[in-house]
Amino acid sequence: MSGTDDRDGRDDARRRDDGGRRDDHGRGRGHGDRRHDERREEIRRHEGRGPERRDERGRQRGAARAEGRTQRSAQAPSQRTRHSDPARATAYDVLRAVDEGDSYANLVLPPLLRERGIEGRDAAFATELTYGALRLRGRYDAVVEQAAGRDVTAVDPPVLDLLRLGAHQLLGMRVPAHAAVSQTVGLARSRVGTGASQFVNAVLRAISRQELAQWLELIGDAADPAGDDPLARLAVTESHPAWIVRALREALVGDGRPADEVAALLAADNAAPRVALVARPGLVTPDEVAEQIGPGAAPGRVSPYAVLPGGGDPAGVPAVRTGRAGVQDEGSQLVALALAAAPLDGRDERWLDLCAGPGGKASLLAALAAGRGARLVANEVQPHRARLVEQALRAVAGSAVEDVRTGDGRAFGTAEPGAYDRVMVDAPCTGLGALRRRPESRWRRTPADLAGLAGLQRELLGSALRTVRPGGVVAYVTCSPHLVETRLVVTDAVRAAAKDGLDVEVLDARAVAREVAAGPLDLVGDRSDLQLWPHVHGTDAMHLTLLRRR
Ligand SMILES: C[S@@+](CC[C@H](N)C(=O)[O-])C[C@H]1O[C@@H](n2cnc3c(N)ncnc32)[C@H](O)[C@@H]1O
Repeated sequence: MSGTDDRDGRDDARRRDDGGRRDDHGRGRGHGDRRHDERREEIRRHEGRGPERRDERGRQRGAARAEGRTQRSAQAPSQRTRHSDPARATAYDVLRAVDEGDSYANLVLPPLLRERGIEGRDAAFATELTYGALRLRGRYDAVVEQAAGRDVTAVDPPVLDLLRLGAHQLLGMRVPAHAAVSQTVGLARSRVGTGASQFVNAVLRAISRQELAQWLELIGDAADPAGDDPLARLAVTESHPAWIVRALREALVGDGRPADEVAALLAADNAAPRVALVARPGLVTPDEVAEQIGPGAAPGRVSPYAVLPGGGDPAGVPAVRTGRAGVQDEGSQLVALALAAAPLDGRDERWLDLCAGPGGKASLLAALAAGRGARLVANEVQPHRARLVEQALRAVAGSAVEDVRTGDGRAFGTAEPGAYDRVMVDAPCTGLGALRRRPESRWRRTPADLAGLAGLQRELLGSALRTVRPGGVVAYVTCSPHLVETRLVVTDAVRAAAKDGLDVEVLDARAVAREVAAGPLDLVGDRSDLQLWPHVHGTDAMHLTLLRRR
């Protein structure tokens, strides 16, 4: 169950609120709302403390208090919240790991929850808090700037993370204001010291005075004062870097969709993705998986092998534990199914997954290959990811898996020319189509990443076009809709192949996808490549081009 709906938020907050009533926040309630200029003054004072002003226990002390200028809390220090609840503390620790250690939240959070024994609703609360604060960082930073009256670059990173967590509780999770503020201030006090916690208190109280809609108008107007730059407004209100907003809009238009769909796409990136399972064909049926899950399970909308569990921990499903089923986005399932269904001329025995780690598509391909008496070679450049491929393939019949290799996919074209009938190139990419899944990635990626990745993508696709035999099929797949990584790479690689004497035709990937999909696919225009979209299909924004050697 999620901690995001109204009831959960309230219950959660009530359970956590015990210590909060004794916090600094209580002082504010007793005196009514402070006036705007008083709040600004309070913020100014609290933020102006330098690191040299620390008390004997090493905690930051405010200049104001050190100089006896500030009001004292009505509560004795011993009565204020110094400890914080484990869910919020864990969210904070993950945000710090993401900021300081370049860590990935989805890798850091689950083990931390396990280690700290945080389960059920508390785990759901911590997860929503962590991922929401990371995804909506751009929005909340703009809110903090308005509320604090200064640039976020002037705020210490740990303090800023606390403000993002508080802002998400207030504006994104409907946690009651008193709980959101007091618990975040308690966390601040224990992690960054009393002085900074007073700044956190003042800014969060300011944020709590307005609704999300009002804040969105305010930060939108600040980003687009003349009212003539809707993309700048969207970038800040929907919390995406401006270059990504532009690229996504171009990709939508390139796919024949209206430019103004970008707002819905950005909003979809900000929502937690729906978990989908794949029932690997020949190993388990979708009905069997649904039965193991129980009430709440539903069939997929895009892939005929998909089951939507509708809650719960997928790792607990017996078929997932044994590898007969797995967690896999429906778009990923569909592109693998399309490669297996693409029309080829002649033999259909030897398949290759050139970039297989961690093995999601490889295990679906291998299961399909097993049903036809074909065999799969799965290749991955990173040894630890190649081990994950082996693990993902554990349930598939050994006869369907020829080999799991660790190597550079770019070598296949020269090492094994014309050796495969079907080749999957699920290329390393910016992941701009899976931003909802990787909450911090939009802030890490830069336009400079594109050049290096596109070069690698061209080489991998070039290698695939050589290692597939004439008459065989290559699927070029990215989980990015960026035109530089999709259409331009395909155009360049096909042109380069032609220069080397390879004759390559583009197949109608949409027609193949329509044949294998679970239901009608909402596609517009008449392009032959397939682009899925989170706001339309509920999948990651997967791209698929199907190419056949003549
Ligand atoms: C998008 S992921 C593949 C996801 C995988 N197909 C799945 O469905 O689970 C791209 C993979 O390509 C791998 N990779 C990067 N450069 C490579 C190269 N030169 N040769 C082979 N694999 C490479 C990355 O390590 C990464 O595991």
